Amino acid sequence: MSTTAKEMDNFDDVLDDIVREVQDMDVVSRQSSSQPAITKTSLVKPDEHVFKHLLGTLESLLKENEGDCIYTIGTGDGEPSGLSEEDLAASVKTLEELSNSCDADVSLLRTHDEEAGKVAEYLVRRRCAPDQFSEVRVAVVGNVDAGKSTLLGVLTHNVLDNGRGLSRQKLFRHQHEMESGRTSSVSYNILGYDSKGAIVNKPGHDGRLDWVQICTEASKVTTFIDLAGHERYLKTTVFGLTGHAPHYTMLMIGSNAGIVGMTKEHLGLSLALHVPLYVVVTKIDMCPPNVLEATMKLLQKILKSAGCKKIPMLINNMDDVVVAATNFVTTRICPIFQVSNVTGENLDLLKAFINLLKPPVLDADDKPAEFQIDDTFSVPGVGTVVSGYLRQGVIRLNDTLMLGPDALGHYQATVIKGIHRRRMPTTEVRAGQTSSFALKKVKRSAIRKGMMLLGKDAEATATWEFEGEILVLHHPTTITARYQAMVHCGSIRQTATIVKMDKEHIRTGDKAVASFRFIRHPEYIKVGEKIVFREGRTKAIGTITKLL
Ligand SMILES: Nc1nc2c(ncn2[C@@H]2O[C@H](COP(=O)(O)OP(=O)(O)OP(=O)(O)O)[C@@H](O)[C@H]2O)c(=O)[nH]1
Repeated sequence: MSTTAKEMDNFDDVLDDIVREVQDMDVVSRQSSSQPAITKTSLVKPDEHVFKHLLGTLESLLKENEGDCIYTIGTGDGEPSGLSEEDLAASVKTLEELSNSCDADVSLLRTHDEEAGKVAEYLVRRRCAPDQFSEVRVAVVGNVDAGKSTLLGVLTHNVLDNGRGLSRQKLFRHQHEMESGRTSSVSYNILGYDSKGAIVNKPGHDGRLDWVQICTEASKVTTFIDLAGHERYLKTTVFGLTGHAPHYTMLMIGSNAGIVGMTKEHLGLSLALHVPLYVVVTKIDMCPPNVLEATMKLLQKILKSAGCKKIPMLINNMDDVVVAATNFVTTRICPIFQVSNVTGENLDLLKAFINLLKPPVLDADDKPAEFQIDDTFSVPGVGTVVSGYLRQGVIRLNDTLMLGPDALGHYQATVIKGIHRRRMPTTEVRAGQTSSFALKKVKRSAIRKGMMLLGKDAEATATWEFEGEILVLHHPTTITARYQAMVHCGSIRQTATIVKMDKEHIRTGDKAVASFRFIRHPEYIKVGEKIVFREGRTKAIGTITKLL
């Protein structure tokens, strides 16, 4: 992330724009979430006709937002906002009745005073069948010791840390991680929220979490994909960001250490891959005020720089949480939390924010199924199991799908004989969800990461060579034709050679159009997909523009 003096000057140019955008945000959030109300008093004592109309609007709002929306009480077109305490209480009662009729629950997010009285915002969320929870995936990145594993332990186990690694102990999977305190592999942690916005994680006496219990009770499950912080494990981090299709990135920074090591690298990668980002600054309990201030200043400077073009937003209260969460996907805003895992300061704001994060609405259920495999397992008594991400379509139990491409570019038919979502058995997976499938009559050795399961209407292609536009983020010398490096694309991970380039050589910061050829087998790729090209410390990112 280059933050040269010249780029810094640009801040001032965009600053006005940023300030205006932030000021408008509050208004926009209220307008967009207040659509169903006809007037501000419609909910106070609605007759049958008005009630029906309100019900219809709430139904469609829930449908558009996949069962999860924010409803504002006390605003209406052309009237000064605000209701008396009495009218507000009556309106809330109506909202509860309306929500109940939609099989949803309400929970208060915030109230504030306006010109004519009180305005309140409520989260309305559908109750859902045990295996129908919605899914939000958050990639967790940051330098070693930023407190990633600790925060995840604290969030998912509802405990505080002692500053000496107590809460991260709950998460480690490998012996060497226990010993070194460093996360080496991608690990998953889940945090479930019910239809009232309450956390449903209930660790047992041994501290373990029962994922089936969480998924059964939750309406929304947030999966944190904990990516390793150490440079040695950058390959894992890249794979996590490209292969696990995260909806958001949570960048963690230890306030005392500041923006060090891999922080900028991780920030650059998530920006390059267009994953919306929020930042959690930890350890504020042990950080001298002047050091914290310096970290915050530098962080905001980097986020606003020409390379990032973000609008940093410090989250200090529930108002900020609601504004940030409702504007997060569509604007350039980057919420920043300052927390302590030891005292628990501001963790309530972070939990409330995570509760409001939504997966983007994909609307891709009716397309041919496209499932990308990111891992394979042999499960005793079950056979070969694959896990991955359903990019589009719907896959049901007993569906016949095409598995491939193999080394020759061929696909073979296989039948789905079992489905799990977050370890919970189910019968159907929809676009945007991750899951695992037990496959009929396929050997685990015949499957590699990056292979696809395709619906019968999908075009089962296999590509050896493709053209892409690339940007070199970092390279010690120059890249020329015949250069070889690892290409990451979704969960594909394979060495490719640059066959041709429109420039003789490129270095850090250069862009080029290059054609690549996989060296071992053809892959299923599509135009428009993002790639990361990596070899040691060399990194380039790009987009596939043509299949050759
Ligand atoms: N005082 C204080 N200590 C913290 C806080 N958060 C984490 N720690 C401590 O910081 C140390 C490092 O935390 P980890 O969670 O292991 O850091 P990490 O980012 O997961 O590191 P890797 O897994 O190696 O990438 C541990 O000893 C934690 O107890 C905090 O908010 N306050």
